[in-house]
Amino acid sequence: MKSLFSIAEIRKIEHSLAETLPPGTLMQRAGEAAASAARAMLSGRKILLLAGPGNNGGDALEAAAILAGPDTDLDAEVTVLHRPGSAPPSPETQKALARARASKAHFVDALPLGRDWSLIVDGLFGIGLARPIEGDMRALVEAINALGRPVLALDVPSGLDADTGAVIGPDGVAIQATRTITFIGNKPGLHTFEGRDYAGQVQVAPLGIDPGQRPPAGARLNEPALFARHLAPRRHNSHKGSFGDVAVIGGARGMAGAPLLSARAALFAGAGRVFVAAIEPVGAVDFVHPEIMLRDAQDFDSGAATLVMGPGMGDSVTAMRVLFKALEGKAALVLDADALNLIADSPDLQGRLAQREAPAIVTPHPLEAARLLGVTSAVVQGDRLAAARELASRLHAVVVLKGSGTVIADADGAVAINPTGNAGLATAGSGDVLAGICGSLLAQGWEPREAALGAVWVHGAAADRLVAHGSGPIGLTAGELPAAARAVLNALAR
Ligand SMILES: NC(=O)C1=CN([C@@H]2O[C@H](COP(=O)(O)OP(=O)(O)OC[C@H]3O[C@@H](n4cnc5c(N)ncnc54)[C@H](O)[C@@H]3O)[C@@H](O)[C@H]2O)[C@@H](O)CC1
Ligand SMILES: [K+]
Repeated sequence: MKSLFSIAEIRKIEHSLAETLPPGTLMQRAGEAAASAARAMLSGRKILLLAGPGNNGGDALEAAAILAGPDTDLDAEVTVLHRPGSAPPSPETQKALARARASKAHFVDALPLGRDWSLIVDGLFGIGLARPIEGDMRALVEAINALGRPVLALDVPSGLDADTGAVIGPDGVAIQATRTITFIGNKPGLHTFEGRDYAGQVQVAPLGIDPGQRPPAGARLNEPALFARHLAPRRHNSHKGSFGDVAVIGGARGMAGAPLLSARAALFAGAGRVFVAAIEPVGAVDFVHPEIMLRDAQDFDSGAATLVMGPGMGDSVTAMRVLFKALEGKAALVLDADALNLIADSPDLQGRLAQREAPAIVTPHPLEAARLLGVTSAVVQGDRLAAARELASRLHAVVVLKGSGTVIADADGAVAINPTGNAGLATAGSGDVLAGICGSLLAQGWEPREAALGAVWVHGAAADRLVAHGSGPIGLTAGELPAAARAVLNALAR
């Protein structure tokens, strides 16, 4: 299981380990792990280590002591920029400082001129950063980022909140890392919101701690193991009725594309039969995918179909009426886009959704989530995990909070962050495709939480596959996603 530990959870683990391990052990191990990660990244001879006032700085000093120590076979010039604080450092950091001072590392007080560093190691701040980086430190972070050299961040890129993935601000700065080696356990903030951009590739150094020794984490990374039980090979003796019906309800005037994209995605993700029930008639047939059956939402009997509501649905009286009817009924629901905005405007509809027994997945982007919660999107983005958890508990639904590092939360408080996907998904219609895949997996009998995890993973992996083949991120179109998602699903099923 790919656990994600909050800062509070990591601190707890540290405290319980401190009772059994000799003092300084964890910092020594962190320094060793950092030194080998630095060696693996190094192409050249000049290493600059930044050591801040706390134990994160201690890790960097330990690494410097190893890289420039008497036992090293590394032919490199090691420079340490040490920025002590006003308070005395911890005993283990003092020891690390003494070891680094006794090594061949060259200590400096200010960033030396020149930009030819082969590698910069960021040990300014870790999980102890308590306020925005300001003054001299801010100038240092900006200068390091401006150098554009490879950066290895220790534990967390300095300036980033390891819980939320937000740069600690307002108007904060953070180190832009190429790679982050994070200690004891992985952390949510490295994988969502701004985290993916600042942390780069993330590597976990458990510091010799057996995963079994750690208490369960409050969050995890999404991975196929979380939904793979639904990917059993299909039986030969199956028919279209075996794979469920999906009806996409949406398509106000001028918005016919949204439900069609959703319906295509549902089809390519394996639903048996797919309908579009349009608010405004979209025509008699989808000539690209004649398999999709086009109906009029006003008099459509959805039977036992899973309903995907919202793509291009608008806020007309008809839209409101079909939404109301769906919330009254027993169908499994995926609620997206305009359906979410209508629900956000109506406490009555919110109450009805929360009280339903049938499965529901809601797929807001941050602004839609903000409207549903009655806050700003900055508040949602400031703590995406908390926002998704809160919404899931209020609406009694599985919540898919979209954005870099999509967060999937259910009403029981379980939360996962999705690692697949890329900036190519920031394109019109990509959310419609995601909603269609969610509906398709629900219709095929997946449990709601697993349908959401599976859909988000596959949707992101489809975009990654398109990028790997040169069809993005620039110019990736939502219409290309369904076929790529099909390929991903079949590869997983094999
Ligand atoms: N405690 C442990 O057992 C271990 C800790 N480790 C390292 O220790 C780190 C946590 O250490 P700390 O708790 O000392 O915290 P940090 O090293 O992250 O930073 C805290 C220090 O920075 C100062 N500070 C906080 N915000 C500031 C700001 N905006 N501007 C200027 N100064 C600021 C604080 O006064 C304190 O001196 C982890 O991220 C990890 O790298 C590792 O060595 C593994 C073991
Ligand atoms: K750091």
